[in-house]
Amino acid sequence: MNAYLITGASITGGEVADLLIDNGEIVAVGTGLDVPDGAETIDATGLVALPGLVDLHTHLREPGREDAETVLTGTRAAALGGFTAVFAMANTDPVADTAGVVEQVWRLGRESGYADVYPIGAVTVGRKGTQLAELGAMADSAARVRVFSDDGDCVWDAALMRRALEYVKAFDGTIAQHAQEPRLTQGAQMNEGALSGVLGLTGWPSVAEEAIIARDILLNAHVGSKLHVCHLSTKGSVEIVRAAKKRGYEVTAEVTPHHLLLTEDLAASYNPVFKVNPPLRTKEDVEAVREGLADGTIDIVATDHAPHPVEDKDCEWSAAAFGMTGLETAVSVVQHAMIDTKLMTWADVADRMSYRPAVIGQAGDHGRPLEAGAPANVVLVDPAAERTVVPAESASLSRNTPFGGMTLPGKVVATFLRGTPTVLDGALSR
Ligand SMILES: NC(=O)N[C@@H](CC(=O)O)C(=O)O
Ligand SMILES: [Zn+2]
Ligand SMILES: [Zn+2]
Repeated sequence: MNAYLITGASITGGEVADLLIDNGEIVAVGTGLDVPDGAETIDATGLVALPGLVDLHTHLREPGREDAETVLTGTRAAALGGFTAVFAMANTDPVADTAGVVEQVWRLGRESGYADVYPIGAVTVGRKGTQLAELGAMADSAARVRVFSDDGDCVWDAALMRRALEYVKAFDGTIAQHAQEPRLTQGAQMNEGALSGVLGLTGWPSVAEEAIIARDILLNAHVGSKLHVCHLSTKGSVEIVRAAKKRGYEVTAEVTPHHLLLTEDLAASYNPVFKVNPPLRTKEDVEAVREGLADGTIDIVATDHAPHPVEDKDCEWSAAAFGMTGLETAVSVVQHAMIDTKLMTWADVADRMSYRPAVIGQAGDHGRPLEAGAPANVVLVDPAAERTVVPAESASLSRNTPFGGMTLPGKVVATFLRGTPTVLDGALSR
């Protein structure tokens, strides 16, 4: 394995130093380092070095929809986005609701070599919301599942949600909830408000998200387990989580890059690339989720990378699938929405996109500060670069990025997974 000397990088946005990587580990951080013969030097002047990013919410689509994404293509997109670990959602076909399926996804991840893949197990059999899946068997499997979610659908039955929260306590698991009260969102197509009325699209009201979040926080307080809220999107949700944390309730929450930047008016284009669950909300909501992420109410950024093939998006709005890709643009969108606006620093980005998601997901050796002795999961970002997003250039098999044509700041220059470069000079290294 090659040694790499990364020179002159700003470590997590702070001091400028060199980083020596050898044998899969960070050997030293500092200046005037003792460099082994044959080490390759990477000039990182002007670049920010961050711990490898961890995405707690990715859809890899394998098994079942390999036309949209595979573990290999999805982890390539992840590496290009600066991620060294991704959590793969369970809404595959077959659903990841057994030890067999989660082990298959886990093994495919090991074979990909581009990022570590942590399978998420379904909460209920077939994600149908009626009967608990074999959570214990998935936890005990080689995939060692610790996060469970019916994402794509809400575990709406309060009794079942309670039992799931109770069950995972035995192995310190977490239930990640897609907060959407189905009775309030039947046929919903976009955010409910004045605009949905004008456009004639059925509305998805904020209360459908907020009611489930409030209910689940209370349920979780009652049983003393671990609850994580997926893709929180409204001002009211931020206020509920903020108030809950203040009162000592255990809950963690995520926001997606798209909800940090985009608003519902994009639906006026009727371009299904902007159709997503939960829907794009208002400017007020965007401001609130930014504030919530900055003050720590929202713990992490997670992409909810949701690839869909052309035929599921190239149709009229109401027939199109919900979801947008996000792995390759996440850092740029976060820089644009949070750093260039001075709401957060790069150290905060390391916290929200690496340290904290690794803790919530129990992702072993990921999310460790860039220090001697840590595994060499490192990403180099050029904050001064600009890039125009070209959907056709995506490493993902799907093209449904909502950022196509946008010019965004920041570029991932290199990604190292346990000392091996997965990305160099902004391109896949192999
Ligand atoms: N976010 C989406 O709009 N879609 C996701 C499911 C989900 O995250 O709820 C998908 O699997 O396509
Ligand atoms: Zn979801
Ligand atoms: Zn999702």
